Amino acid sequence: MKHISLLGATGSIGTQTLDVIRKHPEHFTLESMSVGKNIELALQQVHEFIPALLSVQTKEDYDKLIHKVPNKTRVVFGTEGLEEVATAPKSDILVNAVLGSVGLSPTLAAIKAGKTIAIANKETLVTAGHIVTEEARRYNVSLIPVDSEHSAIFQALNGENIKEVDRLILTASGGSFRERSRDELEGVTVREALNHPNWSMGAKITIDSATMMNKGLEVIEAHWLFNIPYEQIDVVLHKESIIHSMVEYIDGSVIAQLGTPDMRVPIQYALTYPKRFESITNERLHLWEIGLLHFTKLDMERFRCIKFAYEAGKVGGTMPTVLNAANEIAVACFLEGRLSFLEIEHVIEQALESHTVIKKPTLEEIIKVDAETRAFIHSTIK
Ligand SMILES: NC(=O)C1=CN([C@@H]2O[C@H](COP(=O)(O)OP(=O)(O)OC[C@H]3O[C@@H](n4cnc5c(N)ncnc54)[C@H](OP(=O)(O)O)[C@@H]3O)[C@@H](O)[C@H]2O)C=CC1
Ligand SMILES: CC(=O)[C@@H](O)[C@H](O)COP(=O)(O)O
Ligand SMILES: [Mn+2]
Repeated sequence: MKHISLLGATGSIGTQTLDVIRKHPEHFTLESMSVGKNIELALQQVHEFIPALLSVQTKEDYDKLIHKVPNKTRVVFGTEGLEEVATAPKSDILVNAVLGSVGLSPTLAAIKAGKTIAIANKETLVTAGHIVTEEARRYNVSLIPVDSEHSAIFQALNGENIKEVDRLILTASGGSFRERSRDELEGVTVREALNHPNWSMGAKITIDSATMMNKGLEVIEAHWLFNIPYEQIDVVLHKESIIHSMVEYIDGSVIAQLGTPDMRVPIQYALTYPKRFESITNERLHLWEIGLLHFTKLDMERFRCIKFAYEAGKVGGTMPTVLNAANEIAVACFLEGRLSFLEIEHVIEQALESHTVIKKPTLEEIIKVDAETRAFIHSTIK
């Protein structure tokens, strides 16, 4: 029986992780979980799974539910609450499915506690990839990818020699506006942007997908997870999201992982690795029903966020921290109707251009740059 800690239980990845736990009660049990603001769903989840520990976002949220949780569930809150959930003594594996760089401190706490981490929370790897991966090496902790592209690469690397890898090839759907020219992006609505062609996901990642910042963040995520230089990471547009990513080896062989677009598959693989269990979904890939798979060269002038991400990744230091923090705030403002779609990339570009990079930042420096960048974006939007 694996005891699971879950950060972000009420989100898209969080609820799908609970589906996987539900499917295999003889193998998995929920030990601890965190939520943000969705107290109603959190209460349903704790009454179903009775975890030993629940963390909510604030003291106010704590007051709202403390008298409604089962006796066996202890309730905590805030950043320390996230860290407690991530390091719950009985847990074997942490699923980090929280949104944004708030996931950094519990990730580092879990590493120090020696927990295996199934990582969906890409912002943590983007903002502080060098620290997270150095700490993981120091404490001999495995970071198992959940993100569909990285899970695909992880599977395509299985049993191979990393030194024989020529390129990682990430596939990109192109997002909600893939059929539109740059001029046609003027005035697009939040509702249109939230309409992803292939995946049902949380709001922030769906917007990231539309700007293609998601793929940019994933390039940086791949760099850190697989220790591969940016020059050897490519992106190809693949509108069906059936090939989840590929690895090309020095002999020209390309190994791809395919499947229907369902995040419960990579989530489950991260929990069962190196084994495979029967899937929660009965849906199988019938290629004859799909017929054609399409691939298109990426245009970095059409999707400028991906260019920013490559540049920030190559400069390194605090540049990816700025990229991530600027993007988190810009997307939140777009979702609130305070910024237009094209302004997202504009304010990110301004933040990157005005930043003086710190080459090998400490954790404290990363936290400071993250906060300063958020304030910078807010000040430009006012
Ligand atoms: N959705 C997907 O298919 C995929 C997602 N990912 C990555 O996984 C992560 C989660 O994405 P997704 O599930 O879509 O996001 P959602 O927005 O659906 O869920 C986010 C979760 O984090 C919680 N949360 C948000 N902010 C805070 C905070 N400040 N403090 C504590 N908890 C917080 C939310 O709580 P609440 O709702 O209660 O407020 C919710 O449980 C992201 O990093 C994303 O890039 C990667 C690949 C695919
Ligand atoms: C499901 C998943 O992993 C997402 O990151 C997905 O890949 C988004 O799709 P695109 O960014 O390719 O549109
Ligand atoms: Mn992905």
